[in-house]
Amino acid sequence: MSLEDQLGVSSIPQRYVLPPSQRPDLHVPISTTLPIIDLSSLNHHSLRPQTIQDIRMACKNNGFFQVYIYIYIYIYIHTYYLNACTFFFFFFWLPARCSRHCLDYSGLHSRYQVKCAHSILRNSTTKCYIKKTEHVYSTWEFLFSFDFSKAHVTSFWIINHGIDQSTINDALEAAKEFFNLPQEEKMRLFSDDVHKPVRYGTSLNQAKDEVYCWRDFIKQYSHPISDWIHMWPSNPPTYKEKMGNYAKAVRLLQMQLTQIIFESLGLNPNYLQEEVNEGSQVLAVNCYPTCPEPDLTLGILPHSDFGSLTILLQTRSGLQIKDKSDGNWVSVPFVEGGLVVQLGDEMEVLSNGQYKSVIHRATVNGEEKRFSIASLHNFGMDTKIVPAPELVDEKNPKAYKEFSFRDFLGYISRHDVSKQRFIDTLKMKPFESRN
Ligand SMILES: O=C(O)CCC(=O)C(=O)O
Ligand SMILES: [Fe+2]
Repeated sequence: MSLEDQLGVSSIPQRYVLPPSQRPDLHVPISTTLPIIDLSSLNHHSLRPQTIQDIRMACKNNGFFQVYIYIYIYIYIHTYYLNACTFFFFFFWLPARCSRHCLDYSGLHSRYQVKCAHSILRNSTTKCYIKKTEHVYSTWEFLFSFDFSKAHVTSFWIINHGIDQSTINDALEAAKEFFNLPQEEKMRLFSDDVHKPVRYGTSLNQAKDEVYCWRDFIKQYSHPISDWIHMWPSNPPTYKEKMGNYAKAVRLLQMQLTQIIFESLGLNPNYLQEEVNEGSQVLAVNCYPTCPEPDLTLGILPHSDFGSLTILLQTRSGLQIKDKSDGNWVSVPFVEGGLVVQLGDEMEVLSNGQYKSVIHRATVNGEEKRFSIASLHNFGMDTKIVPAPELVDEKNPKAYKEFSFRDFLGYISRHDVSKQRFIDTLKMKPFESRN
């Protein structure tokens, strides 16, 4: 059975109705403190340490951040032409204008612009990073209409950074086409065996869930891609190519992010290099159909992802995360072109609890189908993950038992993960860690 069977119903079947204590609040506040990390600044010698520090704070506080595709505008300015007008523009006018256009990120954004302004004033040749969101276009338009002759802009060019928008669009299109197929076609890939490398299903774990989630999904192993791609859907005919291109691109991004996160922990960026290279990747392609009673059910129940990192692409808002400071849910704002990065259980264990995996859930809505593609990255199937010895000492004793991806699969095939998270079974009691 899948959610397609429920299309057109005016109330949700009892099987999907959550007990009142687990029902979502669809009006929780939108997070205004979600860090935005500019990955392009990693390549900038003077900005790199600050970016690593920003990632460290993001991981410590939330286990969660968003990365954006940036447009770089390189502006050449002859410093001797900098005058009061340019100073006013970079320090006051631009930050103020950005704040007005981007309410959720106002603080970050103006700080960010000020940082740009600083480096422009310091160097005669510099980069100005502009976020590619709706408000940026207006900022950008402004940059064009600004009389640069006063600042002697001699040249600029634009480069897209990160995963190409067309790769992202293609992957989402392939997902939509797959879920639009006749039910019999999709059911060929149906399985409730969590060990199957490619499987179509509904809810979280159909065989175990007492209450079903309002979600259909296809999960597919994706790395090394040549080992698995022949098992992916052959229909729609372009699925393998489009989803495959996205899988490869997102994996490269994950490798870069993993290195940065290790560095932010004070570890060598190449820590566990072999395990990272040989690690597995699972794409969870999710479809949340429109729901007549979204306040009674959830697309995915609260959980943390098992792996090291998850990179999430989504077509509209719906993701909520639990704020660790007060235990309240907050809604993750949707930004076109943005990718959400979440830390998983493996990273919590590896960091010996310095970083925590993020608890999240997906809500559904009555207006429009929502799609998401979660790229879940794990170390190898049988690689035993332990807290990094460098992060264990007298003051911070080993806090987790070792485990592997295979151990996790064994756990979810036997347990309802909404009742107890796998990571909670790994936490060591103080006397255990002394042994
Ligand atoms: O669709 C979402 O927003 C979340 C998906 C998710 O958490 C998952 O696939 O593990
Ligand atoms: Fe998840």
